[in-house]
Amino acid sequence: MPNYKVIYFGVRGYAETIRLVFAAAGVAYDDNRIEMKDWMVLKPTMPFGQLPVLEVDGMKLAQSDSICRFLADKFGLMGRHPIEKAAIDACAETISEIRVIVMRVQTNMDIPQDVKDKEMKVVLEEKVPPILEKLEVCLKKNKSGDKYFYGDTISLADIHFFACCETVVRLNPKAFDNFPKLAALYDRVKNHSHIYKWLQQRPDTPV
Ligand SMILES: N[C@@H](CCC(=O)N[C@@H](CS)C(=O)NCC(=O)O)C(=O)O
Repeated sequence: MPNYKVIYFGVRGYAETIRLVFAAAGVAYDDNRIEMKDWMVLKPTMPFGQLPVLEVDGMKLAQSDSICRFLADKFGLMGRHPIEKAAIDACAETISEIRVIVMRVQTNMDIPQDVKDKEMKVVLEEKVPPILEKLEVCLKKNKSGDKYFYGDTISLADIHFFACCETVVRLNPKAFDNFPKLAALYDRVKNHSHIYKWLQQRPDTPV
């Protein structure tokens, strides 16, 4: 087994799906959380000057979605056939759209908090639901039942959904009120034995 190291800040942000993929697969890795004060020294040593980065036996890989696909493929969380893999990938990309719109507001340091709160309300009440709607339909269409997005076992799509919706649910506990299948999926992933274990031992990572 290679030596894996995930390098990121002490937040969930773009790295939590990666950490959850390791958790689901039960594969050990070094969860390297760096301090902001050390970042400017490290930045030039990273492939595209950003985090997260995954080190595999010292080789640095960048871009969170690409890292997730690489790991999910290796750990059997990317379906059984190329077509299933493509469908899981497309679903994960759609889920990333939620993360993008939420994080865009969350990380905007140029606006006062009250403006930020208003923008987040718009995101949560107007922009996230149409994406959830599409995902609920996707879940219902699964020929193997509506337990997971594709097939009858957990995949990257399900894990990414949980990771990207953690913030949404914290900020809006009613987020899944109109999406019962997604609500059930969220709990199913949360209670997956390996993921549950990770959530219990995870360092306090509020955002
Ligand atoms: N598309 C990239 C985005 C990564 C990104 O925006 N990283 C931010 C932290 S969330 C970063 O490294 N910021 C520090 C910097 O750019 O100097 C990915 O998905 O990995």
